[in-house]
Parts: sequence; C-alpha cells; structure tokens
Amino acid sequence: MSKPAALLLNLGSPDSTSIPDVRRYLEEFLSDDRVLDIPAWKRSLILKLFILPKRPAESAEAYSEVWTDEGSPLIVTSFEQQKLVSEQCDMPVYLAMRYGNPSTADIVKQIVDDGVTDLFIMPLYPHYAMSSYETAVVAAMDEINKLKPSMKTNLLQPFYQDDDYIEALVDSAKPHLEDDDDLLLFSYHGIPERHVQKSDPSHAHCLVRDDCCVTPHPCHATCYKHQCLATTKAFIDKIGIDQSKTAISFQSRLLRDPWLGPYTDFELKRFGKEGVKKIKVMCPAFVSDCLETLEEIGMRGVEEFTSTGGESLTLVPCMNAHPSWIKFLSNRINKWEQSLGAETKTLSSAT
Ligand SMILES: C=CC1=C(C)c2cc3[nH]c(cc4nc(cc5[nH]c(cc1n2)c(C)c5CCC(=O)O)C(CCC(=O)O)=C4C)c(C)c3C=C
Ligand SMILES: [Fe+2]
Ligand SMILES: [Fe+2]
Repeated sequence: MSKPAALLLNLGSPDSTSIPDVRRYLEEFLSDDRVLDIPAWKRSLILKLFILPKRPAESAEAYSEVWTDEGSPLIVTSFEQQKLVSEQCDMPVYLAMRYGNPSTADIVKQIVDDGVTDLFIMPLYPHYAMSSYETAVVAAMDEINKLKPSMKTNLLQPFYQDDDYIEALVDSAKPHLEDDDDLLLFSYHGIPERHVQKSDPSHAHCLVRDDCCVTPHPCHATCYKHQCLATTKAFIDKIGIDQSKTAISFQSRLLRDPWLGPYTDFELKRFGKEGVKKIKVMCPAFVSDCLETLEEIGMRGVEEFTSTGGESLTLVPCMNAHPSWIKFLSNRINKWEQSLGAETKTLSSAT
C-alpha cells in the first residue's frame, strides 16, 4: 500500500536570538561545504578566526530587531505555509529546515516512522544555487538513503520562470506597487561568482562569456544568475511595468571574494545620490520574509538609501502565506499525486 507525502524545505533560523543559539546556527550553516566551499581546514580556520568571534553577537542583534512573539519570521511563516498547503492536499505535508530546527534529520526520521513510501521533496527556493536548493536536497536525500533507501522520491524543480509562480509573485507584489514609484528594485540574495562557475557543468559559459546569462545554454538549468534575470524579466512582462523604472542587484554578501553584482547596498546609495526619491524593493529569492528582507532591506536598506538623498524605501513583502503561492504549492502536490495514481493504474493494467 503506497503512502505519499510532501516535504517542504527551507533554510532555517537560530532557535532564539541568544548569542549561543545564533553561534550554533551560524557554525552549522557556514560549516556546509556547499556554502563555504573551501578546504575543510581553511573553513574551520576562517570560522574560528574571522566569523565566530564577532558575527554571532552582530547577527543576534539583527535577529532581535525582527523576531516575533512566536519566533523567527522565517520559521513562523514556514509553519503557516505548511498548515495552509496541508489544508488543500490529501496527504501529509512535512516541513524541515536545512539548518536549525525542525531539522532535516528529525523530520526525515518522522517521515520514515510514519510509513511514507513516496515523497515529493519541495525546496522552497525559486532559483538553483549550490548553497540553497542543492544543499537542501542533498541533506534530505542523505537522510533518506540512510534510513529508508527504498523510499521513492520526486523533486520540485527550480520554478524561477514557471507561469504559475510568476503569477503568484505578481499577485502578492502588485498591491504594494504604486504609479508614482520612481524605481522597483529586484534584490536577490547574492552568491560568490565562484559558485556560479562551479555550477556550470560546461565550465565554459557562465561568467566566462559576457552575455552568458542571456544566450540560451543548457547550463542555465543550474545558473543562479540566469534564473534571477529570468524571474525579473518574466515578472516585468507579466505586470507590464516600464523596464527603465526597474533595476536588479544582489544582497547579503559575506567575506571578501567577488560576489554577483551589482551589490544592493552600493546601488541603494547610488540611487539616492542620483536623485531617485521613492523606491520599492522586492526580494524574489526568498519565498518568506526573513532576516535578509526585514532587517537588511527593510531597516539597513532604508538607512543606506536615505543617507544619500533618497526619501522613501518600502520593502515589498515576500509571498509568505499569499493564497496564490499556497495554491502554487498545493497544485504541484496534487498534480504529483495524480501522476502517482496514473502510474499505479498503468502498472496494474500491464499485469
Ligand atoms: C557564503 C555565505 C552565504 C551564501 C553563499 C548564502 C546563500 C544563500 N542564502 C539564502 C537564503 C538565506 N540566507 C539567510 C541568512 C544568511 N545567509 C548567510 C550566508 C550565505 N548565504 C548567513 C551567514 C546568514 C545568517 C544571517 C547573518 O548572519 O547574516 C536567510 C535568512 C535566515 C533567517 O533566519 O531569517 C535566508 C532565507 C539563499 C537563497 C542563498 C543562495 C541563493
Ligand atoms: Fe544566505
Ligand atoms: Fe549564466
């Protein structure tokens, strides 16, 4: 007897804003070799010498600016998404985080103990990056392979230009956009340029050719930059705003390597200086508001923009619990369930 289920995966937050909890979370996060992809000895040296002495206290302060009575915004919203999606599906929908809690290891164990036979793994990232989508999938598969290698799995692909996703993004953002906005900025989480090159299986296209992200190429299946540009274009086309009143940038860089640019903090200061007065910022790399949207853009970004002459910066909320986004997720699960039914019918008619 088959028992299908879906598993939503997101990044995770510290358990609290205490410095020890934030340190534990950062250590787990930055020990991931798909995030800090350098030799293990160098990674632990950098963590010990440069990151863990100061960053936990700084990040703890930032987290306490956005923390809610129920906990981290990312975790609270993810549980709300899980509940709403479950209500629209006939199968259990689980939720796990890559770092922190509820941990991927604990939830996969629960899935196995519950007797699930077929699992739809759903990384809640529209774009492919080794530090987000890939590491979430690998961690879940590692646990499945350890505990129940016979489990059948399917995987939600990066949905960066899927029509239904773009529609959900437009539905959730549109009420926050106004005719007198001077600029709509699409600020994506950045990644080191090295990650983009590593994820290009040809190693001869991404960031090698100047036009790499706009020239059709098979490597776009795993090119974060291409996928961010594609989301932006699809959103602009769908909503019908003037492209000259939009811009794109990348935020949240860490350490000194070159990251994808232009950098959001530099751009916000530049826009202020160049006379842009009213700006809206949306962050499509995140499906749920989190530290990086609420604090980095909604607080620090406002200071950056207004420090050079900008007048108002407003963060456009992520899709969070928007009905169109919940429908996107539940539709994917229900379609997958139908395909399982069709598979069973085909098999039984063949025997
Ligand atoms: C090398 C460092 C990092 C890479 C690469 C990276 C990629 C990446 N991250 C997200 C999504 C999120 N990141 C979040 C927080 C966060 N990210 C990094 C570092 C890298 N991320 C750090 C150190 C932190 C922790 C906070 C801090 O100290 O600044 C979050 C928010 C978590 C929360 O609790 O709210 C998200 C979400 C993506 C999608 C991505 C690659 C595309
Ligand atoms: Fe990050
Ligand atoms: Fe590219």
